[in-house]
Amino acid sequence: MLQKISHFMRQANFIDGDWVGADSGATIDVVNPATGSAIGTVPRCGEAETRRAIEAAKRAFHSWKKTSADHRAKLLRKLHDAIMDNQKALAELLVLEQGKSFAEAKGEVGMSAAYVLWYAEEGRRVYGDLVPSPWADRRILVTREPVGVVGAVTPWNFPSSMLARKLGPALAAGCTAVAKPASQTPYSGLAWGVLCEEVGFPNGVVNIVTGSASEIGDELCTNPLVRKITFTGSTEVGKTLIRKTAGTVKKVSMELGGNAPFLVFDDADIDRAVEGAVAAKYRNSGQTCVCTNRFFVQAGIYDRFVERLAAEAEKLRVGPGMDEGTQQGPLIDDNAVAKVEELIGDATKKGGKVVAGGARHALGGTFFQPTVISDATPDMRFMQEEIFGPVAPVFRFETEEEAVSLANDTVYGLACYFYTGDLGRAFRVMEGLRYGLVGVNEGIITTVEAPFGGLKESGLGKEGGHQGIDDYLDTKYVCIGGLGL
Ligand SMILES: NC(=O)c1ccc[n+]([C@@H]2O[C@H](COP(=O)([O-])OP(=O)(O)OC[C@H]3O[C@@H](n4cnc5c(N)ncnc54)[C@H](O)[C@@H]3O)[C@@H](O)[C@H]2O)c1
Ligand SMILES: O=C[C@H](O)CS(=O)(=O)O
Repeated sequence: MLQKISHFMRQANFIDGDWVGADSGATIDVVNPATGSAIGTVPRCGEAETRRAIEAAKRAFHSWKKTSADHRAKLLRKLHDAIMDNQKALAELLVLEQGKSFAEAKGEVGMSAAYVLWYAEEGRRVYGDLVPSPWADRRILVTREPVGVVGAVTPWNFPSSMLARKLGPALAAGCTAVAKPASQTPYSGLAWGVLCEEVGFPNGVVNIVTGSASEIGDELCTNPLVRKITFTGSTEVGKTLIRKTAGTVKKVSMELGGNAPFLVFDDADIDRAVEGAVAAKYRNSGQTCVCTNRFFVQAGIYDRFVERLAAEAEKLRVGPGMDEGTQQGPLIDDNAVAKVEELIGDATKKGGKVVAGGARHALGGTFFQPTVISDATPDMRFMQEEIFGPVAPVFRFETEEEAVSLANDTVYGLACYFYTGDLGRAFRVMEGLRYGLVGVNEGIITTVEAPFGGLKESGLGKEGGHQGIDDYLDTKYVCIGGLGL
């Protein structure tokens, strides 16, 4: 049945099948980034509530892990259908708390459903092995079993699909979960509690808690009942969580920060490169982990590319996410705007030229003009710092070797893109770039069928693809004797 946004906007936490407040009664305000006005509150839960959620997940795990993969797949397919039936309301809720355009929000909700459907089926293909035994009287089995209770922590920029990428494989594998959404965008996460409850997941299988990130995070990372932490967010916080899980040797999956290079060679199709550049830079107003952070353009095509990119950036429609035709919503908060302004200031001090945008938008608040900066140089902060905003610094290069070296000169290794018409160059560059995701003549490459995840300080593990369920499974070797064979 179609529901309205109010049906999903829960100002409570979902623990063991109940909707509850914080023990203290404390709450956190949730703000609409397009207007700065409060849209509601959520409980400010902490250690005690999180412990109860973990204990509920542990209780539920004992029976959930014994369900068949087919049974779990049936429930996940119902969840997929419920998400798609309510795509409009869920997208409206996402726009309200995160600010992105309605079109992008609908796309994110659709991607969330796609992850659920993908893992509904992947869960039925968790095969083991019957290994040829070296002993005539024994048989060797290798089985794969759900790891147990999973702690999931997600970011504000994709509050629905980042949770889907975790709950989908976790539930399909037979795990149970305690999820903490970002405080800026809690409602899209809590909506998963509404959906799972209505679809019929048993109490305790999915728990959603909001509140003190450090208190909730510490309990998730140190409670021995939690056997895996899956995190999407900044590299800095990811490192903190890895350190805190060491005490109980938990499995960890880390989807962390990025610093994506976008290389354009002289032999590229410039129309295709500009189209890909706009998509890879300005999606979610530049607030995605795979957004281009550094454009490297070969000297022969540099001026034309800069001119074309600037013209396209200036055409982008900036406005509130629900307004017809909006392509660029607000940045998430004032800190994000201040960071963007700092980086632009650093660049212009070092010789960069603002050729499009460069300032706060006339709409005020946290709206910012889509920006292009030419004459970028490696001494600028863009080179090493994730912008996470609608700013496109364009660096010039002469040779292929120089471009690959510049592109790899970062601690990050999540996504990269390059445009060329030369097949040999495509293979040389693809093999030379140290990144987990590579777009060749494409600027948008994320899909549920492919493994998403970074190298180096961009993370550990993969989400999506057939690989994405592996991190929720333990492998068990069984040697069977006494069979009288
Ligand atoms: N690799 C990916 O798939 C991916 C996807 C989206 C975002 N990101 C990255 O996330 C960052 C932006 O998101 P963000 O600002 O929400 O990141 P963040 O690291 O500040 O927060 C992410 C989540 O961690 C929580 N958190 C913060 N401190 C914590 C602590 N001490 N213990 C436990 N939890 C804690 C936050 O409340 C939030 O829920 C960017 O760096 C972006 O590149 C990566
Ligand atoms: O911000 C990071 C997300 O993973 C982006 S995507 O929608 O998965 O490409």
